[in-house]
Amino acid sequence: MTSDVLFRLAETIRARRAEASDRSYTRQLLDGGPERCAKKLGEEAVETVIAGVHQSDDALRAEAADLLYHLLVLLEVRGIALDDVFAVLEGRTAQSGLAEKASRDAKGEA
Ligand SMILES: N=c1c2ncn([C@@H]3O[C@H](COP(=O)(O)OP(=O)(O)OP(=O)(O)O)[C@@H](O)[C@H]3O)c2ncn1[C@@H]1O[C@H](COP(=O)(O)O)[C@@H](O)[C@H]1O
Repeated sequence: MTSDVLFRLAETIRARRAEASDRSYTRQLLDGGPERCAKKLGEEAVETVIAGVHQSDDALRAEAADLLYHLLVLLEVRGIALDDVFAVLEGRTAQSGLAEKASRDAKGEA
């Protein structure tokens, strides 16, 4: 169910490209380009961090949902398929988090 919801939401977000901007918040975000979408994602990330430390479980769930929505909007505006992100995650499952970190450090990645 979990990734199914994400894929359906990603499809809805893509379909909103054809929607009138006065009827769709998603379309308004997409019209703002990567900068606007990334700014909203950053705001939602901060709100999620605050909820994670200081707020209730329900608040954290709600902020996490906002964060996922805004991540999907940013991926859409950049033309990156959710499938490709899952493929990156899937590729990491063969190694431990520490091994994955070591390979990034060796490549000089963040
Ligand atoms: N899942 C979401 C979703 N999660 C969060 N949000 C919106 O993200 C915003 C969260 O940002 P804030 O808390 O800063 O709220 P805000 O002050 O209203 O936002 P801004 O005016 O600053 O942009 C809110 O406006 C939420 O309504 C979402 N908006 C839409 N969706 C999904 O996207 C679909 C398409 O939405 P529309 O494009 O509006 O039809 C909907 O059916 C939903 O399924």
